[in-house]
Amino acid sequence: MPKVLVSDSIDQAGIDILSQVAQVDVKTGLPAEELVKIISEYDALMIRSSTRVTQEIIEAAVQLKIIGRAGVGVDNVDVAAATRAGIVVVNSPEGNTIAAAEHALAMMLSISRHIAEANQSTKSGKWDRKNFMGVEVYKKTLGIVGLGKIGSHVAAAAKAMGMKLLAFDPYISQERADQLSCRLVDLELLLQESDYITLHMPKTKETYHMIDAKAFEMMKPTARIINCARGGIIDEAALVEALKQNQIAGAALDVFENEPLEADSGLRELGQKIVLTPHLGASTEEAQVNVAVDVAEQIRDVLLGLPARSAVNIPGLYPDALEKLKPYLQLAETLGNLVSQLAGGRVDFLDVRLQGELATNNSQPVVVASLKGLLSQALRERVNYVNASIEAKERGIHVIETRDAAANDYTGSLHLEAKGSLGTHSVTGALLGDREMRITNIDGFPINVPPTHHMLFTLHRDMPGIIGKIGSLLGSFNVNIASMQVGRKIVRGEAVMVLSIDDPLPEGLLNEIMKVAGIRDAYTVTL
Ligand SMILES: NC(=O)c1ccc[n+]([C@@H]2O[C@H](COP(=O)([O-])OP(=O)(O)OC[C@H]3O[C@@H](n4cnc5c(N)ncnc54)[C@H](O)[C@@H]3O)[C@@H](O)[C@H]2O)c1
Ligand SMILES: O=C(O)[C@H](O)COP(=O)(O)O
Repeated sequence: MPKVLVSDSIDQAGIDILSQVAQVDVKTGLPAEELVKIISEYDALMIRSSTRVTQEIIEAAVQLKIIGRAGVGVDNVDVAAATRAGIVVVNSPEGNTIAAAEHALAMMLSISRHIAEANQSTKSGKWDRKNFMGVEVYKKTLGIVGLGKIGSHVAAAAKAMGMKLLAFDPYISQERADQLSCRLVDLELLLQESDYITLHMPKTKETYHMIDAKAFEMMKPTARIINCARGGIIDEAALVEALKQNQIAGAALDVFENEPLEADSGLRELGQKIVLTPHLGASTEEAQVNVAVDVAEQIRDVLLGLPARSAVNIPGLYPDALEKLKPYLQLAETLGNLVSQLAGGRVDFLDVRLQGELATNNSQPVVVASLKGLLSQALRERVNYVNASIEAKERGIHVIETRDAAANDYTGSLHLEAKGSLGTHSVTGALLGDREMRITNIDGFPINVPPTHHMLFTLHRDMPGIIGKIGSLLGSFNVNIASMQVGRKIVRGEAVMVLSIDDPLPEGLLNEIMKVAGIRDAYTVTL
């Protein structure tokens, strides 16, 4: 019988499902050293957000086939290491949506009416009606940052409470915002006009510290901010200052940059101006049953040799088909991710061209993988092989699929062209041998480079000296170049330069590159 380790507290409904097919050991609160020692015995691991599944644990997990996250965020799992080890990672993208949205609404009302402090005061024997004067949310403006699943539910409920709605989400269509009665605006306007600001986007390199001292300066002194998304989106030190200086009126936080929140955090010292809860967004009976059942069913299926329906890293295909397509799926995800970073904003059309052997086989999953890659900048772990097409449709992305079976230089290749709010970009890729990925064209310029973690692309005039200038500029910022290639169509015309660099580009360097004479555009991407 297979063995499943449940290392965080999971609803019994999930344990019951697993017990039908496996021996289930529930061991919560294990120190990391202990987990590393015992994980080799297990075929499956079921967790929430408390267990950190590191590369060390994955390397020790020699039998592990699946990691099930009973919830949405897999930021506590080294998904790349799991993928390399062939371990399926599944989650429950929607099981706790309502719980998290209702928690945000509860936090908004709580900070408006001082529920938490008034409760504490009354329970301590007082009858203080003077110190807890509140404000109404009716007719106030709510700014929603991130209009996805949770943001949309918050919008519908807030509308019913008579609030005016603003939204900022660079990846959402006007059509979707209109459906939700939200006025789509830029972040600055949202910060300036909102009485309440609620955050519902993932933590990404774009959203990390998105709400910082500058953002607080733009807000009304009566503004209140709610974060039930992820710690790190708000700069906590800046928030403490903004509340101390009465730059804004209040905050309600469920998530923190470091969890558990440090005992001496300044956030604990702000009295009535702040409401804090210990990451309780998903903690409802209903959500915990939903996520436990959703994930336990997937673990059961994978242990029985069936596909998982919400795999974060591997599509829901039967093993034989999967084995053949896997390298192309990785290629498609990488190209999708790359073209979305080149596009740099909302994408309205994605043209997927399948060439060579990809055009003849059942390559629908390759289209889905391209969409998964495209949406991964916006949705992170929320997007998977099951929901990528639906998410794309909901976001108003029109997908055009074309097939050309005629062979070119490669057995199979994939071309993606993204048309969006900031222009059109295209990438082509192929496999060298059976597995090695190559980017073979960028924006119409032929190249031949493997995708790497950090890359820099420039579009420039093909003229003497320009490559040297870029090289020296990177050197002066201590950026190490691993490889470099130039592609051009005609001599002394336009050209692209593709550099693989060892580290992310330091802040400000992209601006310096743009200033070099002859450079028309420059992009930095992380794959
Ligand atoms: N507190 C909790 O216990 C709890 C529970 C569930 C989910 N969450 C968190 O809530 C957040 C939202 O979850 P969801 O299920 O609604 O996700 P979702 O993927 O459905 O929606 C996220 C939205 O954020 C948008 N977005 C991405 N980058 C953005 C940016 N730079 N600026 C503005 N918007 C951006 C996306 O386009 C998308 O519409 C996630 O961070 C998730 O981890 C927290
Ligand atoms: O990502 C999630 O699903 C939420 O943050 C909930 O986390 P939890 O399962 O640890 O409550």
